[in-house]
Formats: sequence, structure tokens, C-alpha cells
Amino acid sequence: MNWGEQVAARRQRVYEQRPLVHHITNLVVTNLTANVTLAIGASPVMAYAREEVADMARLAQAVVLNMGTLTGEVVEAMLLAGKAANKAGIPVVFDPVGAGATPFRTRTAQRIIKELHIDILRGNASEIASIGGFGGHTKGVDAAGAPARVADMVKQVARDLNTVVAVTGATDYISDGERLLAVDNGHPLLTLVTGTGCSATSIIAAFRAVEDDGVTASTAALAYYGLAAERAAAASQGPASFQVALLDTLYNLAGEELARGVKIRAL
Ligand SMILES: Nc1ncnc2c1ncn2[C@@H]1O[C@H](COP(=O)(O)OP(=O)(O)O)[C@@H](O)[C@H]1O
Ligand SMILES: Cc1ncsc1CCOP(=O)(O)O
Ligand SMILES: [Mg+2]
Repeated sequence: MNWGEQVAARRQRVYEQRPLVHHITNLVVTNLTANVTLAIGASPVMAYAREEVADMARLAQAVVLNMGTLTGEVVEAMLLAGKAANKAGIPVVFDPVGAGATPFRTRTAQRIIKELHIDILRGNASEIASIGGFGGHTKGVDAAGAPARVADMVKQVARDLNTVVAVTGATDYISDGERLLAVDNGHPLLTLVTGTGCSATSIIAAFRAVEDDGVTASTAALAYYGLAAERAAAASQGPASFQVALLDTLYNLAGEELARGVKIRAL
């Protein structure tokens, strides 16, 4: 099977299996990421209370931990959910939003990675640079300083942390420390809608729920998402119509059309 066919097959699996994705996410993107998860055929649930996060995580087929609007209570909830998921063998996908911007965020990202088994770490280049000790700085939640050779950094951080790392940007890079893949799909309008990185993480989690290999799941999810963005941009006048078109395109994009449009390179 070529990459295009593999992407279409994973997208079809999500649609058929409708995995439940438990999110502990941020106040900004809660609605968008729930709708993105529904549009691709999966099922979102957002639950934050320390009293229930472990139970909810055990019901899910994947867990998203997203530290976008962090509080002390959210950190405790993420650790409880993550530990329950780890114990039950449910994949955990971590989005370290804003790591490198403040000491609290950087410290929390390190703590989550240390105390939990993270299946996939997805962030922008400066968030991952900060976690991996590659310097750089994060401007709020947006990528700012990052090393020149992002691809090398991704592979090195994946190796150091013994996990799958997916770094997004104009080109996305995915590695488990051995394999290294690049995805060239995407559109600059994605940077003008808040929550599009968080949505990438949600789609990766849904794909990981139906695909045990984290590199394949992340690569397929990002190619599908990036191609949907290209198609949506072609039918949009600006960020607002783009956000609406993106949900519609994610819902409709599948099969041959998806398989033909993906741009994936092995490095
Ligand atoms: N300049 C760009 N051109 C095309 N696609 C992009 C560009 N920048 C980011 N993307 C895409 O936008 C999505 C969100 O990525 P990114 O902006 O890096 O995340 P975050 O919002 O967490 O910083 C990803 O799917 C990525 O491929
Ligand atoms: C703007 C903002 N502030 C805290 S979380 C958040 C959303 C970040 O979403 P994304 O990383 O997907 O752009
Ligand atoms: Mg982000």
C-alpha cells in the first residue's frame, strides 16, 4: 500500500470505529476540537473534574492532554487521567501548548513527560525545542524561536524521550527516533484560526486510537488534515469562512481523493 492508500485506510477506520477521545484541553479550543473530532467521525468528550477523569479516560480509546489554559487543578487532572490511561493501555497524546513561554508551562510539560508514558507528543517547533533542550522561545502559544534544522531536532527529541514526536509547521515532521517523515500538506490560513494546532492533536489521537503505530497514525492524520485545509482554503474568503469550510472538508474528504492529494516524504 502506498502512503496515499494508507492515509485513506486510517481515515476510513476512524469513521467505522468512531473512537471515543477523552480531552483535557483548554478553554479556547474546546468547541472547535470537539467539532473537528465529530467531523472526522470520532466521538469527543471533555471532562476535567479530578473526581471523574480516571474513569473517563478508561472509557476512551485515546486521551488528549492539552495544557493551553493551565491551572494547578488541570495539572492534577491530567496526571490522574494519564496514569489511568497508561495502566489500561490507552494511548495518551500530549500537546504542550506554550511550553517555553513561562516557567510554569515548561515545568509542567517536563513533569507530564516524566510521570506519564506519552505515546505521541505534538507541538510546534518552539514548544518541542523548549522541551528537548534545544533553546528557542515560545511567543505565547505560537512558534517563535526554533532551531534551523527542525527535522534533526524532531528525531533527536523522539530518541531522547523514547516516544513519537510530531512537530507541525509549514512542513510537519514525525519521528520515533529512527524513522523520520515529512508532510507537506497544509495552508497558511491554518495559522489565522485559533485551535488549529490543538485540532491537529485531536485528529492524531483519533487516528492513534485505530492504529497502533504512532508514526503511521500521526503522519496519516497530519496529511489528511493538511489536505483538508488546502481544499477548504480554496473555497474560503478569509479565516472565518475557512474555519467553517475546514469542518465540512474534513467531513467529506476520503477515499481516492484523499489518497491522491497527500504529500508525504520519508527522510
Ligand atoms: N505556514 C504554514 N503553511 C501551511 N500549513 C501550516 C503552516 N503553519 C502551520 N501549518 C499547519 O497548521 C496546523 C497547526 O500547526 P501549528 O500552527 O504549527 O500549530 P500550533 O497552532 O499549535 O502552533 C498544522 O496542521 C500545520 O501543518
Ligand atoms: C490562544 C490560546 N491561548 C491559550 S490556549 C490557546 C489556543 C492555542 O491553540 P493552537 O495551539 O491550536 O493555536
Ligand atoms: Mg498549539
